Amino acid sequence: MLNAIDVRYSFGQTVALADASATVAPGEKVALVGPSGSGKTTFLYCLAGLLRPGRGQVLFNGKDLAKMSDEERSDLRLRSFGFVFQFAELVPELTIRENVALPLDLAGVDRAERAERVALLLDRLGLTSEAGRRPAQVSGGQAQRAAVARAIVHRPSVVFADEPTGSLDTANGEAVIDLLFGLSEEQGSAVVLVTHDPKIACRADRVLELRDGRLLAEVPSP
Ligand SMILES: Nc1ncnc2c1ncn2[C@@H]1O[C@H](COP(=O)(O)OP(=O)(O)OP(=O)(O)O)[C@@H](O)[C@H]1O
Repeated sequence: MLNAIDVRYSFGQTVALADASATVAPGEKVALVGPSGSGKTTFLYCLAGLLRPGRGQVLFNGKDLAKMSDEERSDLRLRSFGFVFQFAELVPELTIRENVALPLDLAGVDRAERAERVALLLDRLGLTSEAGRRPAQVSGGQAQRAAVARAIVHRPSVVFADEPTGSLDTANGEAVIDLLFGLSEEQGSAVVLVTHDPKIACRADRVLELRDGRLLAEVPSP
């Protein structure tokens, strides 16, 4: 489904990613690991079409992201991709419910279906009583659970997650990963996740390790 071929990305003179090739199959959970500065976020952003590789290609269902028009690429990000970042990055002016509904709003899903899907998901995430609050009025763990809900509510083909537990304690981090992996499995969404946590990496189907911008041989899953 997602296919990176010899992807290279530089920030000025710094080669952040060199000749990285990898595939992500539908429904697969792939962890990107490696030391700080090894290129994990750069690779994730190239795979998601948020950065345009200087060399190489990223194909989504056979189509080169770089050859799509801006409109096609934003449509893809809107409908087929979901994103979770280290800090929930919810819209501060919107309530938790409105934040979670945002991808459905933007995709033009009708109001009744939108309300039903959001309510079900918030219930599942234990956020029903926080639904009317703004992000500043909930805990970090609750905000991050809402961010997971927002990343997955539109049933994307792939969820890209950049250190989604990096700002949380162990218990909240585990809850967020349980939800992210559990919901993705149910929906058949693939997950590409950057993490420093070996316990989380172990739960992925595949682990890709980066060093100095290069992918090492794949680590077999236990
Ligand atoms: N905006 C930027 N401008 C210049 N250099 C950058 C920028 N972003 C990243 N880099 C450099 O690119 C390289 C890869 O960075 P990247 O953020 O992809 O690493 P990472 O493995 O995700 O690191 P971390 O685990 O610390 O988040 C590093 O050398 C970094 O300093």
